Amino acid sequence: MPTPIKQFPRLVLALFCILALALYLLWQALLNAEQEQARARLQLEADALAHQIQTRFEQQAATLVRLAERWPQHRESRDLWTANAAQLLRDDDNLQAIEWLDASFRMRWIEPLRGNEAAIGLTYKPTHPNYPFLLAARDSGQPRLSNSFELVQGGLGLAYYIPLHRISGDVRRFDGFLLGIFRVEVLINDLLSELRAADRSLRFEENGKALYRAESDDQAAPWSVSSPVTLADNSNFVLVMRPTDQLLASTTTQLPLMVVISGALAALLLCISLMLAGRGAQRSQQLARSNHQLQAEIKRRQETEETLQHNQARLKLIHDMTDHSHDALFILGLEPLEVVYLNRTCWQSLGYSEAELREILRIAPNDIMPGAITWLKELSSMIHSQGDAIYQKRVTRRDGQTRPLEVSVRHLRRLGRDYLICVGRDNSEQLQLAARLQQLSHQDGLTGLFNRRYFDKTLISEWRRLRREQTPLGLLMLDVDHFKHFNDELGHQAGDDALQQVATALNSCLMREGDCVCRYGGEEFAVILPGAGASQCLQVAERIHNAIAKLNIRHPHTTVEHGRLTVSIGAASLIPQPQWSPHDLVHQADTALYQAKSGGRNRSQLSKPEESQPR
Ligand SMILES: Nc1nc2c(ncn2[C@@H]2O[C@H](COP(=O)(O)OP(=O)(O)OP(=O)(O)O)[C@@H](O)[C@H]2O)c(=O)[nH]1
Repeated sequence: MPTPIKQFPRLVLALFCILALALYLLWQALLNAEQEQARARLQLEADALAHQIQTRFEQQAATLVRLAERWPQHRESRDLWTANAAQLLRDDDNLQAIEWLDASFRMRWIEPLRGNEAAIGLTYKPTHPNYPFLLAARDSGQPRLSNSFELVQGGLGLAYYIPLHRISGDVRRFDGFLLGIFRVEVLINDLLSELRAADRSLRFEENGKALYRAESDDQAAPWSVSSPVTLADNSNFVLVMRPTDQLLASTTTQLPLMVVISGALAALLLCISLMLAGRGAQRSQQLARSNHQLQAEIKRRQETEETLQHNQARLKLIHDMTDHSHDALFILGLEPLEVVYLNRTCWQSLGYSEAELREILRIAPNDIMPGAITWLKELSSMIHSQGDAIYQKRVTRRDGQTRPLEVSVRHLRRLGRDYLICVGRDNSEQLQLAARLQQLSHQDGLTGLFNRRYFDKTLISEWRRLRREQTPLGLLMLDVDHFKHFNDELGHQAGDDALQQVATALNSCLMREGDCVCRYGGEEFAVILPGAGASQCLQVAERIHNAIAKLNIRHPHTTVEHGRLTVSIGAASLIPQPQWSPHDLVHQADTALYQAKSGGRNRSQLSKPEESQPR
């Protein structure tokens, strides 16, 4: 929805239109007032002129009436009447003729006769247009003026009928009419001669028909005024006046135009002022809005700054906490590879300052972590797997010591860049513990030799390895002779001690790397000899017999030879074949051991050739 300020130009435009309309109406009202004033003035003039026409006609009619009043004398002396009539005709140009009608309405006398001869003897019939006027004049005894009619001589005429009476004794006799014929044009010209003016158009009408026109070509006004004219009781005449431009110009003023122009200028100034005020208001509103936005922006920035400070404080706290962490935390940015962050533990644990460590990592990372360059390439590929990984690495301290480092790596993508979050931990203790556990899980508790589980695993792995190399795998199965009697006679603890001494002796007999002695179970031992053929197996067995003999452990049982503890050994050697298994080797050595026992004990027995075949 538009604001009132935005609608302001439309409101001002609407106001201007209203003012323009009001000015137009005012202008029209003023023009109408002027026109009414001009009309009233013209009406006054028309009324005055009509009155003057009537007065002038009455004056002329009065001369005829006075002539008619002398009818008794004139009736007797026609010459005198003729002379008086002629005099009257000379005085009044508008009189065409003076006539006498007798009581029977017959034309009896005309002055001047010349030109009017045709009228002598004319009798007015009831059908004559002027007949009603004759009757009216006769019956009323008052003069009457006829309507206009065509004169024999041409033009229009008016007949003024004055009834004539004569007193004869006591009798008043009607002797007809003194008839004055007026030429309309001359009569009206004469009547209007003093009043004609260039600035008026005149028309003298009889029953709507123009008898006389004095009209100017300059007739701008569409209106006219009329005033009735009554001549000798004939009220069929009307004087019509129409103003000319000149008259209108004289009666109208520039006031309406001036008022309109002044008003228009005032309205224009008012609207311009309002528009300027509106603009000002709009600008101040915009300014207020801008200020408001600015305030909001300032507030937002303050909030952002506070958040930033808060985040910085948190970041510093996190920084401090990570610096005090036992774990080394470092963040790598990829493409290009760069160290984004190192916590204090990283460089302190290695004996460097942060700048020194960064410089070494930049130019020779392998000096810190062997194989670091290859490892970093491997890490870079982690962005495709998107997975986490844990690596076991070693790092070299400034003093040259190397320490194990377990590095947990997580890939993150932020702001269009890949990062690796790496947490490193010196896990030497765990490694040692694991190694110890591993060792314990493979060690026999009594003798410290490898146990049966280790034997099984090692025999299988060596079997597979030597099968690939097609190299013989030798095995000695060894059992203490008459050990039951030993225990029975000397006690179980003495038996344990003897077993420990035997184990030590067995270990001392192994010369080659990869050879290992395991406690197979109870008083039985197994010696794995990778790469040893039959003769080599027997050599080792011989060394074992000698070593056991050197122990010189007294055996209490009477049937034992020399009264010393001895062992029997079964030896076997095979080049591993796909169709054989490690159990075949164990079985052969075991069988040979059984044979050694059967053969009298304290001896070695090599697996016989037929026993070298797989089962
Ligand atoms: N003290 C002790 N004795 C053990 C241990 N393991 C097995 N023995 C004993 O070893 C003896 C083995 O006896 P036998 O299997 O009958 O065999 P032998 O008496 O050695 O006779 P030959 O093997 O035929 O010579 C048993 O009496 C077991 O109790 C051990 O860890 N300590």
